Amino acid sequence: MALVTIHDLTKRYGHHIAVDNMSLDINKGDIFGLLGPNGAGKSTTLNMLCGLLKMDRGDIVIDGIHLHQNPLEAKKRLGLVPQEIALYDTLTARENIVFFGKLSGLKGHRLKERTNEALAFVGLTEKAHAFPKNFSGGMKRRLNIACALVHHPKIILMDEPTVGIDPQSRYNILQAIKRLNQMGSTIIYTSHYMEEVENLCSRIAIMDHGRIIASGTKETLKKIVSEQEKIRINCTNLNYNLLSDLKKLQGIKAVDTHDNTLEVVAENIQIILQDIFSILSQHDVRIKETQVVSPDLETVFLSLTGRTLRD
Ligand SMILES: Nc1ncnc2c1ncn2[C@@H]1O[C@H](COP(=O)(O)OP(=O)(O)OP(=O)(O)O)[C@@H](O)[C@H]1O
Repeated sequence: MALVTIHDLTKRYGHHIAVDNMSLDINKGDIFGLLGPNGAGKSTTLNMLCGLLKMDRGDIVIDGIHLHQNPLEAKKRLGLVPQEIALYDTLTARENIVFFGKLSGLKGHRLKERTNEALAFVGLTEKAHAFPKNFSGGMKRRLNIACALVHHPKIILMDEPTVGIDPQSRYNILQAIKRLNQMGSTIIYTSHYMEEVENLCSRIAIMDHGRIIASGTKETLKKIVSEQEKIRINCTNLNYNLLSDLKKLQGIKAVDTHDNTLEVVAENIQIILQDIFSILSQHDVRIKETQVVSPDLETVFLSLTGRTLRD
């Protein structure tokens, strides 16, 4: 049985539909990745899951409890690491964790024990009495994670927890997530970093314009594009007419650009490679580097939407 069930979830901001009739099951023990570009609706979904934002329609069931029927009981099972760091600068690291622990109903000896444990888990024991305003971005993020897990929630929601931090902190956070999962927590993790989701998550849902466009294990998702290949061409002088000419080639599944890179997905790239190069030459494009890439989640997204995740 699923630990979290989302059924027909919908959220509008005025006329804009941010989450559109979304249904998902998340199983106990999953590190579940919600992957999508900026604006896909990931944060809106997480905020509705933890009751911070009211849904317009749908149902969320957490560990057998309907969120709208018994929000307090449902929320006890959740810990949220929000996208924006949420800490009190006037409280020390320890006091911040204690504050969030109390909000979750912890007190006395248990609160003290859990606070020490949370500090140790994120490697901040030495900084317990320091103020977060003096912390690096990565340390603040780790402290935010400690605040979210002090009450030992069954489910931890993480909204892009590695955005804007240095590689070492990023590595530490990803390792901490794996350890949390091994210790029994189910994780729901949003990101627009394809590699991160591919390496970390046991199951993935790809989101675009508020809808789930594909979901499953990374192996299942890659099967969608198993007959396809992607070529990445680093070049100069990319232009709109070039893209539209490439899209007319038979066998082309998707074409997109970012920075000075052109990405083309096709059924059998070897057969149409010559045609691609000749179109590039007609448009005076100078090729610097060409690489055939095996299908990844980016290819899946590109193939399903015609756009790259970076859009
Ligand atoms: N408070 C709001 N008022 C109006 N529109 C909003 C509001 N919050 C989000 N949106 C819009 O809803 C859509 C989904 O936003 P959301 O933040 O959920 O996306 P996201 O996938 O989390 O993207 P990001 O990675 O940029 O946070 C976007 O088009 C966004 O502009």
